[in-house]
Amino acid sequence: MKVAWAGSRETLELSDRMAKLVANDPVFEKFTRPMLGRKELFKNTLRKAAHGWKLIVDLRLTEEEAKWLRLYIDEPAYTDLHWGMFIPAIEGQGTEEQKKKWLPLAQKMKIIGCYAQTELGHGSNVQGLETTATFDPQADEFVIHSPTLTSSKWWPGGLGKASTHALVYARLIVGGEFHGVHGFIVQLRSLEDHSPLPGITVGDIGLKFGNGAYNTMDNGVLRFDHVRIPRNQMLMRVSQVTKEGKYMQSDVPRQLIYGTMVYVRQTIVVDASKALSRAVCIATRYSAVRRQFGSRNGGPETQVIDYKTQQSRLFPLLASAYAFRFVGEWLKWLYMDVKQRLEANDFSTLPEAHACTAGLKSLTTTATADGIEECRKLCGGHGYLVSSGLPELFAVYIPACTYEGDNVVLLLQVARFIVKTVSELGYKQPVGTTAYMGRVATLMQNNCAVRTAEDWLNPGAIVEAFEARAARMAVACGRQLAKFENPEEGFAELASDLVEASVAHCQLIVVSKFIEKLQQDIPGKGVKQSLEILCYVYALFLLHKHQGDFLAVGYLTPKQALLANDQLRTLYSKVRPNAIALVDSFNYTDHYLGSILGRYDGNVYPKLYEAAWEDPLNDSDVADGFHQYVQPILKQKLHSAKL
Ligand SMILES: CCCCC/C=C/C(=O)SCCNC(=O)CCNC(=O)[C@H](O)C(C)(C)COP(=O)(O)OP(=O)(O)OC[C@H]1O[C@@H](n2cnc3c(N)ncnc32)[C@H](O)[C@@H]1OP(=O)(O)O
Ligand SMILES: Cc1cc2nc3c(=O)[nH]c(=O)nc-3n(C[C@H](O)[C@H](O)[C@H](O)COP(=O)(O)OP(=O)(O)OC[C@H]3O[C@@H](n4cnc5c(N)ncnc54)[C@H](O)[C@@H]3O)c2cc1C
Repeated sequence: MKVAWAGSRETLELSDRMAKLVANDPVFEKFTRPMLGRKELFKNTLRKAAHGWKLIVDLRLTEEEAKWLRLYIDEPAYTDLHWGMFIPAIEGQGTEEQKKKWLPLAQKMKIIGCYAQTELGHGSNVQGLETTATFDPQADEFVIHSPTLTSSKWWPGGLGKASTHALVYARLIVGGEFHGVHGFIVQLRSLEDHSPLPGITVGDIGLKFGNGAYNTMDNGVLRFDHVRIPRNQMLMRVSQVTKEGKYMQSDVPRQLIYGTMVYVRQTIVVDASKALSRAVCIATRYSAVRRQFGSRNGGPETQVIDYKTQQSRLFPLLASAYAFRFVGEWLKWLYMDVKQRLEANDFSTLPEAHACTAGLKSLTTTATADGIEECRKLCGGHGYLVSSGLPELFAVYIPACTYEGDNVVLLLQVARFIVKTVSELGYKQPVGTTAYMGRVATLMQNNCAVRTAEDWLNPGAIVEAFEARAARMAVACGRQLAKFENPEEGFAELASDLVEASVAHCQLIVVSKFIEKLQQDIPGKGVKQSLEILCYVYALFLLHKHQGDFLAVGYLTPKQALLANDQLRTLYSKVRPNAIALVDSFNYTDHYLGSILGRYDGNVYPKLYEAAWEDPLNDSDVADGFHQYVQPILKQKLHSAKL
């Protein structure tokens, strides 16, 4: 199962080597992180990033090894944005000449870059950005300017203190005409002493949610006062500005300017499976250690993992972690395919890639953020201790629902894609993830054939149920929209229904990709069978949770919905014997998990007890401040009769 989870034996071995390298290096210790003040915390992150880079250089790690190393260091840092957005943006939007100039500098870390798109006043509405880049043909330069307070760049990670350069998104003005938002490479700080260059005001935006957590990152604010950059620092793969001041659009669609977001959203889906599996690993191991009630004849109490309520909350999350892992794998393939096509000037699959990355980013991050919090509750009181690892994991993870596109805004993008597909059904055969809509007549007509709980153990029955629900919800939205004279007004009015239809479509993708995965050759005794059980758990859990949809569109009867739930209970019993093995298969070191509750050896209570004494409050028996603030109260003489 470890191989199935990792994707291949090679990846398992490579990631395992990197995990151990980090776990055995004292520089990467993270237990004390939540107790550090902001400055200390940030400096410590810089130290870890520098040590990580030294290892990459000294050990001549490959790009793949370096990625795993950074993952296991497990501390948000400026390097995430440098490698994760700045470099990919230049790769995707730069000309060959620009790539030749900037990529080697960035890859050798001679410069540090961030991705400065969002502003104080606008994040989701990229077309609404206010920063301007005005071309000055005399000087052959762009003048980058922040005309209003709300145009201040706000949020970019790595900007606040670390970056020397930024990829700045600004409205292009050539000859007094606006040409939409484009990307520009702008140097922010001196390469000698790191001080801000003339015309640049830059700093950190302040503390964020949670102790430690994402506060290791220097999310920044940035203003430009008529800062000049050479013309060749506008990324010019999509459109160009000539020396003479002519704006030219190439054959490449202008949406490619958003390409970096498509790339990062795809990586976020894979990361969702990592974050959720970490939380699930902690909650599952601890649920096997923790005992409450049910002692008979003085014997041990019941392991809480044996309670059906615990199983019905925990096992769907375990199944979701696997489901997201496999849909992430597929999405990576889809992205690579689109990338190759784009390089060959085939843009036909870009809308589908945009819809899939947007929708799956939204679906998986929402479920993961909710899932981590559920895992905290599954661990009872001890889950609230920072040493459980769950509070910090939650605090670091939840902005994923917002960054790289607010999750609702992204689902509305999926809705536009679905509505367009439905409206074209008469004359255009849908392909890819919307191919099922080509069978809309059948899906609208056929109802569920399930008669017994066992009938639900059938991939065909499950896929058809999810297809029928998604198709019927999409068609219902299409019919409602048709009643509006102005389509945009209709879209705004029906936005909530459209979001629900998008969720149905995205859930269908995850379920289908899990089922497709099971059609592949999966080696290892019992591995495929265990994955089949998890796949049914994932699908039937969703069906149970959203049974209102399935009933409302008239595909299921209440009896069939009840049978699905009966089957789900049986499946939980089948997951139980392998639950620990299924989380051990994630192959996480104790260092990466960072959780006393999730320790591999299960030695939870002695270690919790030990850790309590390491809290700074326990440095002395009598707390600092006692004599000043508590003792006077204890010693006071009160005269009031009442008191
Ligand atoms: C390493 C991880 C750390 C993460 C750190 C975080 C980093 C960040 O957060 S960076 C900032 C991320 N910001 C966002 O994600 C902003 C979200 N907003 C958008 O992506 C877009 O503006 C939009 C999707 C909301 C669209 O805005 P809208 O104004 O409605 O549409 P446009 O006129 O701009 O475009 C219409 C047209 O383009 C298609 N389209 C939109 N986005 C993409 C895309 N990424 N790729 C391909 N195509 C795209 C859209 O579907 C429309 O198509 P048609 O309907 O065919 O016209
Ligand atoms: C930790 C973190 C790191 C970040 N890193 C970066 C970075 O490196 N670089 C960068 O450029 N940016 C970064 N961002 C910014 C991030 O990309 C934006 O915050 C994000 O895109 C959301 O935009 P917003 O803040 O404008 O939200 P808003 O759009 O203001 O959202 C507020 C509310 O309005 C709703 N809403 C907005 N538009 C619509 C609509 N059309 N229909 C219905 N509802 C709507 C949303 O659903 C939400 O509920 C980061 C943000 C965070 C939190």
